[in-house]
Amino acid sequence: MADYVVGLTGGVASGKSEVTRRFEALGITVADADLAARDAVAIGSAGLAEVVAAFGADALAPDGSLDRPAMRRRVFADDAARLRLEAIIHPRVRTLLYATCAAARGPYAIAAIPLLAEVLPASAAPPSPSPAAATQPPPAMQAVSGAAPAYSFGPEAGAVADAPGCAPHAPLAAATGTGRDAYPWLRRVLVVDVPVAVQRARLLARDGIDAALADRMIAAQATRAQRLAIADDVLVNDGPLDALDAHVAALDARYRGLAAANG
Ligand SMILES: CC(C)(COP(=O)(O)OP(=O)(O)OC[C@H]1O[C@@H](n2cnc3c(N)ncnc32)[C@H](O)[C@@H]1O)[C@@H](O)C(=O)NCCC(=O)NCCS
Ligand SMILES: Nc1ncnc2c1ncn2[C@@H]1O[C@H](COP(=O)(O)OP(=O)(O)OP(=O)(O)O)[C@@H](O)[C@H]1O
Repeated sequence: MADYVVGLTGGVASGKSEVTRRFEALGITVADADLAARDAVAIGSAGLAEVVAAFGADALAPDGSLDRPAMRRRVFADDAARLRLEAIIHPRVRTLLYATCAAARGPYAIAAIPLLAEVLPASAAPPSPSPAAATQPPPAMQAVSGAAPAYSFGPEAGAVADAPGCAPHAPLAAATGTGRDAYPWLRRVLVVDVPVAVQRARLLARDGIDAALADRMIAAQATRAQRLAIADDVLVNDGPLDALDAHVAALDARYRGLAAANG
């Protein structure tokens, strides 16, 4: 196991992939939940068979793969369908992410998890043995530069090591519950943060979907405030893309130091 794993989250189209690509370029292993979610329903998988059992054969494209655009339209128009799909995919994603981080070499690893701040309604949530997220301390942000920093860092290494909810070697079996609770092995959370209007514009431009679907996707996710509430570090990604390299380099240096001190 990479001894130090940072969870990275952010709203849809906030720029998580742009950020993780830059960490990867610095030699850091990134376990990506969106990719794991694809693996979980690959052709021939038990996950895809469960999806067909739950949603019918018209969930499939002509080549037998999951019809992703159709499923996107379907689950973001129907909360019950979305929860049903998540119930099939999320446990598999957690297992795949843990395996990737367990195999990672390097000073630390990143697990990119879009829904890390999402907490299911109690009626839909599996039982959770750990109140970790509820007892997380507030993030106590500390700006590192300027009046409007592009990123801010949380507490220093000593304070981080013993923070409630940081249990890097907790058994995978303990990983139930939802949201941050489901990932007790994350040592720290980095939030990629942008205003909703920026998110929406990027989502429309990248995916070519209609505005109503974009709005439903954003509405189905945690709010910006809910994400910031679980953040140890925040990278504000509302500037130009070429500003990201320096921000990621600063965070990478920070995480290498924290991993060396706390690994
Ligand atoms: C609905 C699906 C088939 C659409 O696939 P598509 O290729 O169009 O989108 P992709 O998987 O690349 O997701 C794009 C983004 O949508 C958002 N998103 C995806 N699923 C969800 C969800 N259940 N709730 C809220 N937002 C979501 C995330 O920000 C994600 O990064 C797919 O997103 C899916 O299987 N979702 C359920 C699994 C899931 O929750 N994945 C998110 C990470 S575990
Ligand atoms: N700082 C930026 N300036 C301009 N465009 C950006 C910036 N950051 C990201 N983008 C663009 O916005 C779009 C969304 O970014 P990206 O795909 O990285 O988001 P994401 O959070 O990974 O999305 P998803 O939630 O769908 O997985 C992409 O087209 C990306 O190139």
